[in-house]
Order: sequence, then structure tokens, then C-alpha cells
Amino acid sequence: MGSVSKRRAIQTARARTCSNSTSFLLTMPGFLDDSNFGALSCKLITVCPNNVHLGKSLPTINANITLFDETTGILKAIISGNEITKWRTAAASVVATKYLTAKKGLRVLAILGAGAQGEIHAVAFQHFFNFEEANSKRLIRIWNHNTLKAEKLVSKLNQLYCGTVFKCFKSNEMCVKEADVIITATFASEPIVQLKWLKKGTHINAVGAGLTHYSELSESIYLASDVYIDYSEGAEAELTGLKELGVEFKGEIGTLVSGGVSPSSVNQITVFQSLGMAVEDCAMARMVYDLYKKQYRNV
Ligand SMILES: NC(=O)C1=CN([C@@H]2O[C@H](COP(=O)(O)OP(=O)(O)OC[C@H]3O[C@@H](n4cnc5c(N)ncnc54)[C@H](O)[C@@H]3O)[C@@H](O)[C@H]2O)C=CC1
Ligand SMILES: O=C(O)C1=NCCCC1
Repeated sequence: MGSVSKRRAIQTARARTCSNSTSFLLTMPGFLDDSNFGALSCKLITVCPNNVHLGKSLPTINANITLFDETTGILKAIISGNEITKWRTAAASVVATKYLTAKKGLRVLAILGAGAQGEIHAVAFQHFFNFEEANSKRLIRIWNHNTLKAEKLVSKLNQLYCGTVFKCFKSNEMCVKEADVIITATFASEPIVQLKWLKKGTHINAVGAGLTHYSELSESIYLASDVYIDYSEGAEAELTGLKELGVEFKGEIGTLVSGGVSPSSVNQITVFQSLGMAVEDCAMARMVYDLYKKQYRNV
């Protein structure tokens, strides 16, 4: 994120190729100039929300990353991108949350969405933060529009982490009530969070992206919040609806990390509008490739 804001990263706005009214292919080329994490890659990722109706365990998001030699342009590897997409997206939310809640006490985390992103965010946030509700041990709330799915995730996570209690909520309103941090990671095309449900100073990571990137939160939330983004070029291309609404972006998370933009006041509601960046995939692909070489090729 820092490299993006220092302009040591090239990631032109991605191309979206729709295959029907709900599904599309994103082409995400990127170049990251960094001796440790740098790489030239292109992620091809399909988003097919209707896969849930086709097969029990068919992911709705499927990705592959082609990794190239930066000098010769020769293909070095094709790396399965599903795990990478999960982890790097949650990592971006963790960084945004760390910097946008630095002066706030965090008690309540609400996750809306119990799919792949909901799960990985639950794992990452329980690892990096210490959410602790009154009269309880560490507690993380999870809601899904299909409650059974949330119940299954909650039961899986509670078995995995005995010390942290994950709790299923049947109402999205009750789930976000008094929340200090909210994560939305669904395919909702209508708002699932309303401004009047939020308390002062809440931070929201808006991760979900169906055909638009900003349909999970009500317009009034965007208008009342300081809205941060991951990269300006992507935001200009993909968040035109928010711009038309009159939403001004406060800055990139990378600029916040490097001190180039001053953080919001503690009572201000903040939104990290996560688009997902190609160079996050570059860095992860490079890391996976280097580990592979070390482990299996001894180089
Ligand atoms: N910002 C980023 O970098 C990334 C964003 N995404 C986006 O995050 C979202 C979640 O992705 P995954 O967890 O991989 O998908 P998933 O299919 O595993 O999970 C989606 C969840 O949303 C729920 N859902 C579906 N339709 C809904 C609706 N109309 N209203 C409320 N909930 C609904 C499903 O029940 C499911 O639990 C998607 O919108 C995806 O495009 C995914 C990867 C990266
Ligand atoms: O950056 C990504 O990867 C994605 N962004 C939005 C849609 C799903 C994948």
C-alpha cells in the first residue's frame, strides 16, 4: 500500500468482461517495483455469484495469477489465486483498520457475510485485534442473509478458536449495533447497513463487490463518512457513482500509512472502500514463487 502511494507500482484500471448479467472476468495486470516483493503479474479472476446454486462447494470467485520475469517477459509461473485473493484482501482491511482506529478502543466487531471473505476476515481480525465485549471473552459477531451459512461458519470458527467466541446474528441491524468495526463482504446489491444504526466513530471495511463496489452501504453512510480507498486510479474508474453522489475521497490507505494524509477524528465514521489491487497479487505471487523455489528447487 505504501509502494502504491509512493508511485512505485503500476496498475492501470482493470478491465471487466461481463459474461452475463451477474458474472464477469476481471483482468488485473500489475507491476510492483520492490526488491523484496516486486513482480510483474496479471491476475485473471472470475466472479460468478450464481455458482452457489450450481454446486455445493463451488467458489463464486476463481482466480489464477500469471507471473512474469520482469526483464525478459518470460512466463515464470501460473499460480492458483483463490487463497491469495482471500488473504491479501483481508490483509488490506487489517491495515486500513489499524490506521483508521489507532486512537480508538475496539470492543465490537461485526462481520456481514459468511462466505470466503467473511471467514478469512474473521480469522485475520481475531488474530490482529483484541475485540472484547462487556461480560464476555473475545467476541466476534457474524451475520449472513442466509442464516444457516452464518451458523455453520460460527460453529466452525468456535471449534477452531476456543478462546474467541464467534456469535451468529439473525438481524444485520442488531449485528452492527454498537459495533466499533464493521466488515461487509457480500454480494448484496441493496444496502445492508444504514447510517442510523451506526455509532460515532465506527470504522467500516466495505469489501463486497457485485456489479458495483459500493452497494452494501447506504448512500447516507458514504456522505457522512471519511471515505478512504486503496488506489486512486481504480477509484476514479470504478467509483464513479460515488463521485456523482458528491463523495470526496479522503485519500489512499498507503498515504495514510506514510503520514501523507492526517487521520480522521475519533468521532468520525470512516469507510475503507476496498477495490482490490493488482499489486497486492504481485507481491503475494512473488512470495509464493520465492517460497516454492526455496522449498522445492533449493535456490
Ligand atoms: N475488495 C476486494 O479486493 C475483493 C472483494 N471481493 C468481494 O467480496 C464479496 C464476497 O466474496 P466471497 O466471500 O469470495 O464470496 P462468497 O460467495 O464466498 O460469499 C458471499 C456471501 O454473500 C452472501 N450473499 C450473497 N448474495 C447476497 C445478498 N444479495 N445480500 C446479502 N448477502 C448476500 C452469501 O450468502 C455469502 O455468504 C464479493 O462481493 C466479492 O466480489 C472478493 C475478493 C476481493
Ligand atoms: O481485487 C480482486 O481480486 C477483486 N475485486 C473485486 C471483485 C472480486 C475480486
